[in-house]
Amino acid sequence: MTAPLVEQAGGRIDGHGPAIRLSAVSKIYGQGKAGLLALDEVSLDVAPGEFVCLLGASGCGKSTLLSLVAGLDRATAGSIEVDRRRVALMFQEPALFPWLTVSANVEMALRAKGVAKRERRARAAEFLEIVHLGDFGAKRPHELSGGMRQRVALARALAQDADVLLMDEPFGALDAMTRDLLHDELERIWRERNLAVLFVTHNVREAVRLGDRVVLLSSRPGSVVEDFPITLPRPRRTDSAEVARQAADITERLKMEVMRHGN
Ligand SMILES: Nc1ncnc2c1ncn2[C@@H]1O[C@H](COP(=O)(O)OP(=O)(O)OP(=O)(O)O)[C@@H](O)[C@H]1O
Repeated sequence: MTAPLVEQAGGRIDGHGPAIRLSAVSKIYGQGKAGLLALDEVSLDVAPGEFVCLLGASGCGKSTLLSLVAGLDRATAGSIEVDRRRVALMFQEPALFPWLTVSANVEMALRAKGVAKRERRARAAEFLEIVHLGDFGAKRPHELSGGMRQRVALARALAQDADVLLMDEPFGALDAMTRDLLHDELERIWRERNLAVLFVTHNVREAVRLGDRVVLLSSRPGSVVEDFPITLPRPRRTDSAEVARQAADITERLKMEVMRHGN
């Protein structure tokens, strides 16, 4: 039995506490006997400037958790504290407007933030510089590679003036080399801008490469089973022995969890 929804705040976080706080968050899809318990009393804090990776078996509720934090859906019980004015989202598909130029795609985010028209072009160019796409503002998305399109999505997320970045397998569709490059860029931008990142992935090495912590969710219904601090020095390499060792430990724990549920 889950507790009633106490509060789902959009503005209580004031810069002194965690950037994201989930307290006993549960989510049931549907109602009555047909209801599906997707998340079961998940509690999780992400500090300002902290990079937290979320791992778990397929269907354990990782995307559900991100969508609740983003405010795209409501929790059934528990409370979520995050300043949603400062949250940006990135998905596996960059979801760019194909008929707009790269620059105009980024300018859309600035427009939504109320930036005056005359300033938008220059500001978009600055964000494209940050993701190393300064020369591509006039291109259309279809003229770019998959990795470049994800960089545009990252520039757009940054243009939202976010200090909380929610990422749902953002590099899952990219080849290993492009992914490595984007890991480096994301890490640089995360540090420079002191972002709090909640990053969903299926890739254990990617989680160890990037995370300050790797949080393992149980199979459905998702609940936190283990929180692994990753203290390896940065920058890390996905193919390093240290990352491989730590990833192997986490994979063992993940396998136990999957087998326990017979998935
Ligand atoms: N809108 C919805 N309505 C009903 N059930 C849903 C809905 N969204 C997700 N679910 C169910 O909730 C559970 C958790 O789904 P979710 O997509 O959050 O898992 P996930 O861990 O992100 O999965 P994957 O790793 O495969 O992407 C799954 O059983 C899914 O079928």
